[in-house]
Amino acid sequence: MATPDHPQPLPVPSTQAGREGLAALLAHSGDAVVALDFDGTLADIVPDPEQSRAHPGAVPALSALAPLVASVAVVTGRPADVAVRYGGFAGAPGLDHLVVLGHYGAERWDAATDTVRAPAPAPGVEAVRAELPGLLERAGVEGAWIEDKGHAVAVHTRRAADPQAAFDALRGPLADLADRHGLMVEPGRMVLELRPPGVDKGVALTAHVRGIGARAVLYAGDDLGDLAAYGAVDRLRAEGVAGLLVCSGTEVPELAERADLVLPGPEAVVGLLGALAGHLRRARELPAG
Ligand SMILES: O=P(O)(O)OC[C@H]1O[C@H](O[C@H]2O[C@H](CO)[C@@H](O)[C@H](O)[C@H]2O)[C@H](O)[C@@H](O)[C@@H]1O
Repeated sequence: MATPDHPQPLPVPSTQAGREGLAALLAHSGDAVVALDFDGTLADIVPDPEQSRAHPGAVPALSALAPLVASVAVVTGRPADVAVRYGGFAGAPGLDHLVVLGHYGAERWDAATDTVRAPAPAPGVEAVRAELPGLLERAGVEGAWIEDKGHAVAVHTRRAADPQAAFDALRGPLADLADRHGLMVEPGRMVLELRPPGVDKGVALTAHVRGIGARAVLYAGDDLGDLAAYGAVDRLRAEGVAGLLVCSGTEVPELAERADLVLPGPEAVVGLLGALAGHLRRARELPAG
């Protein structure tokens, strides 16, 4: 059992860059950013996106870690206020400087002010919202479900009889629809999202890490939308910022293959956060020398 004197052991990354990233994070924690995706990383995947909630250990682990690093950020495709609500982040002790970068970085929520900074709505979203029900009816895909995200619209196929077949059947028509209205399609785990282009998790993470002047960054994700953040960490490494890429689960091989550390899912991600907090706290309490 983990105790303050004997924290949970840290997993060993499978790559040299990842081992260096973890070592730098531990050595320079006061200059480190820990950034995590929400669905599939801090929250288990569930059939109904409205029922998604952070793993019960997520807020306690984040609260323990946040005071020991420069910044903890959640980088998500969700609207920022939805991630804050489903995560239970507002007012959590220790999370008074948490940042949630929502809509792939187009929005930003700051715990310090409990406010969201959001862009003006993209005109194409309104047109897509109006045309989508007719398109789904004509496509004859049973079980596809529309999630209206305000600044974007997502079509989920997880609850269709054959989720992958429904996803494949809708991909082309949704790409055409997005194209006609100046939007892009963001594919994910049984979801096709039509959203404004111009920002992604990589752009958002890079700006956050540079804004803080961090020397190390850990990024954890589970889905295709996290590839941009992985690319950003690769580029930051080339600039001298140490990086650790964590993948939650193996459902998306494109991500798992690029990770330095693959964990089975949100429970293990929360375990990693708790273990990091335990090791950092213990290092601070030990006498120097
Ligand atoms: O960037 P994320 O925080 O991972 O958000 C990406 C999308 O997550 C949500 O969908 C996913 O989770 C659902 C709930 O577990 C699941 O039912 C769905 O199949 C997954 O794709 C969310 O609904 C989307 O809006 C996000 O873009």
